[in-house]
Amino acid sequence: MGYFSCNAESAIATCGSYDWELLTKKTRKKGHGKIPDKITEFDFSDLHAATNGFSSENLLGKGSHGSVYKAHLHQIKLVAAVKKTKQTHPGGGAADNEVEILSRIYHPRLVNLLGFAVDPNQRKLIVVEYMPNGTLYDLLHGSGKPPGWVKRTRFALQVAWAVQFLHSSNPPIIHRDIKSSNVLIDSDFNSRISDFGLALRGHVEDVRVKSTPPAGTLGYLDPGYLAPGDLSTKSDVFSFGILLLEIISGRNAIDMNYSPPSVVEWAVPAIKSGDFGGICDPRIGPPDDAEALRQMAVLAARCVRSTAEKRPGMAEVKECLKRVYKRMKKQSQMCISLGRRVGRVAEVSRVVKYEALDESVELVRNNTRTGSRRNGKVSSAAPADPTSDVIGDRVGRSKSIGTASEIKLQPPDLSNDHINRRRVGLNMRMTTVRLSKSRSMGILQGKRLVNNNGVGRNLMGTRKLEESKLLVDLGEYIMKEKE
Ligand SMILES: Nc1ncnc2c1ncn2[C@@H]1O[C@H](COP(=O)(O)OP(=O)(O)OP(=O)(O)O)[C@@H](O)[C@H]1O
Repeated sequence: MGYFSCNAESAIATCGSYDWELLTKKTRKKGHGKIPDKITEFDFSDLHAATNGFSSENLLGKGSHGSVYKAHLHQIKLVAAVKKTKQTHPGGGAADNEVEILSRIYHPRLVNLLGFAVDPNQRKLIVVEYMPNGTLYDLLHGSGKPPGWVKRTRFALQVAWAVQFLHSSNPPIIHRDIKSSNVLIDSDFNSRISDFGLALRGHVEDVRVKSTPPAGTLGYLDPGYLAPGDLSTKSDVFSFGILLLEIISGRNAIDMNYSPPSVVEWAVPAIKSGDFGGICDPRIGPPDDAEALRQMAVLAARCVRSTAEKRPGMAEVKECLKRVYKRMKKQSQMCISLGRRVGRVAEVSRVVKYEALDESVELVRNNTRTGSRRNGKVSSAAPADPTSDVIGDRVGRSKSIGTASEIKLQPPDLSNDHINRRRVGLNMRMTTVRLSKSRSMGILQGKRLVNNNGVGRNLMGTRKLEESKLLVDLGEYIMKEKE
């Protein structure tokens, strides 16, 4: 594989048979942590050509330190992003800092360094991996479809993993500017941390760290970081906590449309009072797994504690988010599976009626067996008394009680969007909901659906149904069956 252009050797850059694509694949397989041994120094004129003369068509975005351009590096068949800084910093500005730090590390959840160039005015240009799917900020606050809970927790976990990698490097790297606009989304929709312009590498007692004035972004900045000596990895934990609150709520770190405008002052009291649903992005509502939401919200509140020592370390944050992500994923898979089943129920549904004391309920029921055709199990919803026994294989008839209206199950259109998934989820959250006229639903059928107390037998038309015993727990039933 040829190399784009190497015109000099520097302390960092050397020419040679360095293959970024190979390196990326290799390190991806390993997971993380392989340090690239060589960083390419590109010729400025080649970068100029690759960015179409730093044209506006190639402009990817602007930051406080400069502009970023898309570059087609044809010779090495690579699309990259070139960061062009505004000013020359003879003493070592953000660009030098970024090159110095990124040249020593590699991680699949970082926007990794490919090389650099120096322009005729001695300004340094940084060449990094190109991220085609914008920033996490755009995803959370843009006008497009907001990401659902599985994606949000996945993004959060990936950022936590990357920050933990930085903190566990030797010496540790403190990013100092963790925020949603510095989380870029790659071609596989993974989140990656970018922008190491403010990052510091070293132990807190090192001279460089001790003498660097505080910096960061308002809204994400640790309130306890007022002097160089206050800096520790826990400052990044604070910023990560703000990012997590942003991911949960969909609101900005500082947002004048809210009262109070600070996301910490707005969210933490709600979390402390147990109002986890109240801080969720209203566009998607709370997740179906209330416990996962609770864990994530409490974690965010711990990350933004004013006392740095009381904040968790990033390893703990990562582990907690891993559990949350697993739960969210499981819940989502269950919803999809339930949706399919409910879809099948509706296909063959017909109204059955049953009698319960002096009330009536009409239910839509499916045919005798609607479960997985593969395993032949009866797998639709049940009267959710978990102690239900088997008394037969036939589906009983339910009778309407009084003036009860017909409760129909519509097959959810899961292909549509998160809103439909949520509707399914809402049904699933009805753990041990009483079957009543207007709000509950039940799908009644054969095996496993009938208990000793006659609830099921009533469905066979032989006994009166005790309404108080007919509990519907669609989600729990399906969950049990899965186990
Ligand atoms: N590697 C990349 N691939 C694709 N687009 C990128 C890449 N790096 C940056 N961008 C785009 O360029 C924009 C500016 O990035 P930059 O890192 O300079 O600033 P920022 O982080 O948005 O702001 P600030 O520097 O003020 O913190 C980003 O918001 C993003 O849209």
